[in-house]
Amino acid sequence: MNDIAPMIGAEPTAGAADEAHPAKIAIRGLDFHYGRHRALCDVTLSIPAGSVTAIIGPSGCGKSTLLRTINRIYELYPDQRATGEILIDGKNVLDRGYSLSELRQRVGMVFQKPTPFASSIRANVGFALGHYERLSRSETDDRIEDALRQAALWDEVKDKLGASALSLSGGQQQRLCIARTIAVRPEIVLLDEPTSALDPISTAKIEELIHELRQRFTIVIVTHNMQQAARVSQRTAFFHLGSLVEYGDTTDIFTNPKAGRTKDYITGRYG
Ligand SMILES: Nc1ncnc2c1ncn2[C@@H]1O[C@H](COP(=O)(O)OP(=O)(O)OP(=O)(O)O)[C@@H](O)[C@H]1O
Repeated sequence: MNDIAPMIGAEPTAGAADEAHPAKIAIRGLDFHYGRHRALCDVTLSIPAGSVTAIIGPSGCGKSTLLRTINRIYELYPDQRATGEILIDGKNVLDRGYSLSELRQRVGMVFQKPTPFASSIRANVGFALGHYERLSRSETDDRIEDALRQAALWDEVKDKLGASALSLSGGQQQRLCIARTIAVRPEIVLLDEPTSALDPISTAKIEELIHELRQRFTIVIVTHNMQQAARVSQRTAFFHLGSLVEYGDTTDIFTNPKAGRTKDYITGRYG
């Protein structure tokens, strides 16, 4: 008790962890540069396990950059660099010694536009499984079915697993990409505006799916759609010009924002 007594009444750091929300991903002092352009500035943010965290903010504030940093995609580009720490279960994944292959297995990502491979539905979901595990044909089939069921797509495709993934609708393709991502059983799923290219019915299906998936995965979603953030997430982080401005329970952020910039953004004054 004595340990927490001095904190009572203190203003918590915007992105700090708290006892009610232990961190799955703890980001500390994160800076990101594209060449000389600083796109993330000293970001500290603790993302809890088993919940959905929404990243919101005006265009160019660094939302996608944050996701790209968590799974180190940026390393493919020589002029991009991150400093600071991203701890997943206490280990700094930005450390060069941290295996990229392990990171890719633990952290899956789904992009704005559905990106199925030009191959069959079955091959799309089974593709990455072979990289990480040695499975028999029947185990692979079970895992493919399991992933498609979790992605709420099984009933629509079970009779045509050999058909081209490109023959599916946009919404189905996006659920296929989610199935492909979760087939390797990641712990964290990053969603970068996953519904922005979809119609309202497909969007509703994906939102329902996100709600289901949060029982099993830690989910971080970037969205421009504030109603969506309010519907699907339990925690929301508001970014502006590369900095984390405010972070907290989604209900608080949307009903009682503390920072003027957050209030202006959610009431549509800019963005
Ligand atoms: N490849 C790049 N090279 C140089 N600058 C970049 C690159 N990608 C992004 N940026 C810059 O970094 C900043 C953050 O971009 P980012 O894409 O993360 O923002 P965002 O919040 O996701 O935007 P949006 O909502 O428009 O997708 C912006 O100023 C952007 O112009």
